[in-house]
Amino acid sequence: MSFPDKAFPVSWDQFHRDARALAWRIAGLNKEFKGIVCITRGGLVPAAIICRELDIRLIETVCVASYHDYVNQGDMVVLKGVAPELKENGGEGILVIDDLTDTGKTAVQVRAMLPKAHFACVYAKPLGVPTVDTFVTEVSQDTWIYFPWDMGFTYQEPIAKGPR
Ligand SMILES: O=P(O)(O)OC[C@H]1O[C@H](OP(=O)(O)OP(=O)(O)O)[C@H](O)[C@@H]1O
Ligand code: HPA
Ligand SMILES: [Mg+2]
Repeated sequence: MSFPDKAFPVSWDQFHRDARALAWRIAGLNKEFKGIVCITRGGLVPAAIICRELDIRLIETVCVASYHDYVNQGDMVVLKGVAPELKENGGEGILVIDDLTDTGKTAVQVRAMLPKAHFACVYAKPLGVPTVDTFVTEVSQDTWIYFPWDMGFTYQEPIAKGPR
């Protein structure tokens, strides 16, 4: 896969607002969630915001590492699964949080562990949309999302100068 043409940079402020918007959507489901499972590492940040908004205090991680050469996703390895008590009844009543779903591979892998959990992420690309239950903003497949924790300030070429 070639590097996506378009860039979608997200500031901390925007990420906080979008994660809050996700919390509002989840609250609107009127479902009682007994705990959150966040998909590390990207899911840790929205999970911190969402657990505060929804007053959820049982937080678990599922640690998945995909070996990337930046955009190309290699094999996925589960470094840490989910505690057995959260897997009861297929993860019913569990909210799974990630920052985004792109190809959907990560969500599919975690869904196999928690088939009845509710999957939510802040951003989604079209291939990933069917793999999650709730998200806030869809961006095109040829867009790369730049998260604030990966960023520093650099000079930006004018759009008119063409793709990076
Ligand atoms: O839908 P997919 O194509 O599977 O991609 C989405 C996943 O990719 C990113 O995680 P990454 O594997 O880069 O690791 P990180 O969360 O540790 O940064 C992102 O945080 C999602 O978890
Ligand atoms: O668009 C993206 N941005 C950051 N990390 C990612 N991992 C998969 N897709 C993306
Ligand atoms: Mg991730």
